Amino acid sequence: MEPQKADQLAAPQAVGNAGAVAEEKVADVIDGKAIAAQLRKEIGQGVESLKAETGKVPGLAVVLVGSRKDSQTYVRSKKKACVEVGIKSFDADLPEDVSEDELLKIVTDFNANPEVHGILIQLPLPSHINEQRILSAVSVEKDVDGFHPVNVGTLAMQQRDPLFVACTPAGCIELLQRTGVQIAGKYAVVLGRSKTVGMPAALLLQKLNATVTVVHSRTPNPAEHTRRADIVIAAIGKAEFVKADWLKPGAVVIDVGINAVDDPSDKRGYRLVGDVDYKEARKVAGAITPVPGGVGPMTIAVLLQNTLKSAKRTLQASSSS
Ligand SMILES: Nc1nc(=O)c2c([nH]1)NC[C@@H]1CN(c3ccc(C(=O)N[C@@H](CCC(=O)O)C(=O)O)cc3)C=[N+]21
Repeated sequence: MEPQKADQLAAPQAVGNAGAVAEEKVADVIDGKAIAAQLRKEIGQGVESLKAETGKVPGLAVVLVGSRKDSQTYVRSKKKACVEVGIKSFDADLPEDVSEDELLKIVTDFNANPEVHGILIQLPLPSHINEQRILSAVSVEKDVDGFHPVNVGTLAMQQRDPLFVACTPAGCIELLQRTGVQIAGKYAVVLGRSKTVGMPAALLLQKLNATVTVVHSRTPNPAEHTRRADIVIAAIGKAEFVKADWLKPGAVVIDVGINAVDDPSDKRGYRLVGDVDYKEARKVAGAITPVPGGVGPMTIAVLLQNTLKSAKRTLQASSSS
C-alpha cells in the first residue's frame, strides 16, 4: 500500500483513447486500494488538526443487527479503519430478533450523543424491521451513509447540496477525479438503480455535468446503451455480466460489483469477481477498477471522510461561537 502508487494515479493519465483501435493497449488499472490508502492518510491528518483545534475527535456509531457473516466482516473493517485514522467508534451489536422499537431507541440515543458525529446502520436489516423507518430516524446531520431522504432529495436538486452522499457512489467519483478522468461533458452509463449505488451515482454524475443514462433490469438492449459510454459504472450484482463487447474502446470502467463465485482452486472455495468480465474488458477499456482492490476500499475511506466532515461541521461551528 505505497502511497506513491496513488500519487502516480493522481496525475491525469492516458484514459482518453476513445475511438482509437485498442488492439495492443491494455487498460490502466485504477488502484482503489492505493487511492483509498492515500485518502485515509489525508483523513488522519484532518482528524489530527481537528483534535489540535478543538480537543475532540470524530465519533462513528456502527449498528449491526444479526450475525450475517459478510456484514460482520464489513463492520470489522470499518472499525479497524476508524482506529487507524483516529476516529472513535461506538458499537451496537444487536441480536437478529431485536424489535424495531428497540433499534429505533438505539438510533435516537446515538442522535442525542454529542460524541457521535456519524451513524451507520449496516444493511441489509432483518426482514421484520422496516428499513425506511430506521433510516429516516437517523439525524440528517449524522447521516454519513447518505441514505436519509433529505440527503437523497438534495442530491437530486439543482442549487442544493446534500450534507452527505452515499459512500460507494462518492467513492466511485473520487476514483475518477483522482485518476484525472474528466466527467463534465462526458456520456456516462450507470448499470443498476439501487438506492445504495446506482441511483445516487447517476445523480452525482449529473451534478458534475455528465450526460447520464441509467440502465436497469427492465432496459431492453443494455449493451447498446453501454457501448456509447465514456464512463461506465457497473452496479448490478451479477458476476461478470458486462462483457468486453459492451464497451467503447477507451471507456473508463468502474466496477462496483463484489460477487462470490465458486472456485475449488481457492482455499476458501470461492473467489470475488466484479460485475464486469475484467480479463476481457481490459483489452478494450481505457481504464478499469479491479475486484477486489477497486471500489470496496474507497467505500470505507469515504465513510471516514463523511464522519470527519460531520465532526468538523459540528465542532468547528461550536468552538468558534
Ligand atoms: N449501511 C451500509 N453502508 C455500507 O456502506 C454498506 C452496507 N450498509 N452494507 C454492505 C455494503 C458492502 N460494503 C463494502 C465495504 C467495503 C468493501 C471492501 O473493502 N472490499 C474489499 C475487500 C473484499 C474482500 O476481500 O472481502 C475490496 O473490494 O477490495 C466491500 C463492501 C459496504 N456496504
